[in-house]
Amino acid sequence: MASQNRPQKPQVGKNHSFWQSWLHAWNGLKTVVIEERNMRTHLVLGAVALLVGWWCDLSVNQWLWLCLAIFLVMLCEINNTIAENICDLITGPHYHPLAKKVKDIAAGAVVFSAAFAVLVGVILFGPIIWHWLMVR
Ligand SMILES: Nc1ncnc2c1ncn2[C@@H]1O[C@H](COP(=O)(O)OP(=O)(O)OP(=O)(O)O)[C@@H](O)[C@H]1O
Repeated sequence: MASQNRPQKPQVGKNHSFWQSWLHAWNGLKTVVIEERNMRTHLVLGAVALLVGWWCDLSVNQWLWLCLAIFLVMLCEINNTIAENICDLITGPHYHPLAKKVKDIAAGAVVFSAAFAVLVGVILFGPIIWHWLMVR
């Protein structure tokens, strides 16, 4: 019983099982969603794009492009969060030109992937929505 009252030692070593690795990875994803407003925005926009895709009855290939675009934006946002946290860990509250460089480049990657997503959205949905507007 005494061992139950002992405070848990924070883990710094390797994971002992696949389940433990998965749990930490899941916690990491939850952290990005909870802490990053931009990630929540990407999630909402991604869900809207999926709904519009369903409404437009996309082909398998079109679904693949749409999913690629959504996943790329989220992947870049996750990497952006990693870069921000590593910079904050190293610099603390202090300004450092390299931290600025890293954070700005990581943010640039998000914008780049978002531009790809917009392009995919225009190519996939543009003609369908245009046709829908014309026949009404
Ligand atoms: N330690 C630092 N040294 C230099 N510049 C910094 C530092 N911390 C932040 N910045 C600058 O402030 C910007 C915002 O940094 P912050 O870590 O607050 O990101 P954020 O507001 O979460 O950004 P995003 O909207 O990309 O998620 C960075 O892109 C960078 O230009």
